[in-house]
Amino acid sequence: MTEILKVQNVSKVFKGSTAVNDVSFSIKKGSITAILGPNGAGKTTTISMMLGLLECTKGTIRLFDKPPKDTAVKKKIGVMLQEVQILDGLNVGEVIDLFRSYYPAPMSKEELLAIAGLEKEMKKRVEKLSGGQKRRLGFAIALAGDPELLFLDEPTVGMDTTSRTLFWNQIKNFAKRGKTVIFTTHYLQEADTMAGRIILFNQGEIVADGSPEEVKHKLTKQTVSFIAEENHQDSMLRNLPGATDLYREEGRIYIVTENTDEVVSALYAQGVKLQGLKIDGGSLDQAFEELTLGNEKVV
Ligand SMILES: Nc1ncnc2c1ncn2[C@@H]1O[C@H](COP(=O)(O)OP(=O)(O)OP(=O)(O)O)[C@@H](O)[C@H]1O
Repeated sequence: MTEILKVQNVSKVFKGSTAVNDVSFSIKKGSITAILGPNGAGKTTTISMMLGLLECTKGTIRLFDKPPKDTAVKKKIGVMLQEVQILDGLNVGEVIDLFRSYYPAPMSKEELLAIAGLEKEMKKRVEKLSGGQKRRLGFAIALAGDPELLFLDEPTVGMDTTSRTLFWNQIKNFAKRGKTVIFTTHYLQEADTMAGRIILFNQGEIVADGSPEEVKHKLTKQTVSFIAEENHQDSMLRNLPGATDLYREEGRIYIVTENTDEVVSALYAQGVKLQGLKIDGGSLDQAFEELTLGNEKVV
């Protein structure tokens, strides 16, 4: 698949303090990527550099093989940033028309209103929209030029559950047309279900990069547990293939592992009676927690 965005050894230093430190990654056409990380991790700074809103202190960024500020690039990207100041005094339909007029092959007004779920608000003045409706108008503006690549910085903040579901369904439809999406979010569930790839930032560096499953695997402990019997030998269990640690809690034995299948097979092979067998994979929340507590570099 074609790589439409390349970030190579990029750093950003603000007055002696490093916000982004030697970050490299590429984005493939048609992919949905979530950029995650705690507050201050460097996500917005990285996106701002990708958009040409901030200069890199070091490194290079290429979108469609061109620098971010190239006019050809601007025609191919759509952006929904965290803070949207949308032209008060105009109504929703007028704002959409205005943004459509900037592009050579815009989406139709009707389509944009439908995608953003703003058909009923078409004649409403922008300053009278609710916070969630303003976000949805921001989404329509980002899509106005029918972009190849869409950047969304915490897009669903302020949206209610229904709007959020509608929003992500639209993103799925958009991606099905071969379009590329990069988004940041603090709602980890969104990243888990929507993104094919997660790039996890911490303290200005990429600390994990892979599918949601891979990131969870790398950062969280998985366990195989069963009801403890006195005659189970801890040392035998601890040395089973695949086991990395063992502990007992509330009458259960927990075997920590990176490969739950391997441990279960080994338990059967040893003839261990597996009463109340439970397998727990890590969650993205857990991964995030471990990351922010430990700050361990895993890539
Ligand atoms: N214009 C600026 N001048 C100085 N420091 C800045 C500037 N913009 C960002 N920073 C600093 O760079 C670091 C990374 O900030 P950034 O906004 O990229 O984080 P983030 O991951 O997007 O956080 P959040 O989840 O809170 O949006 C922070 O320490 C921040 O204080």
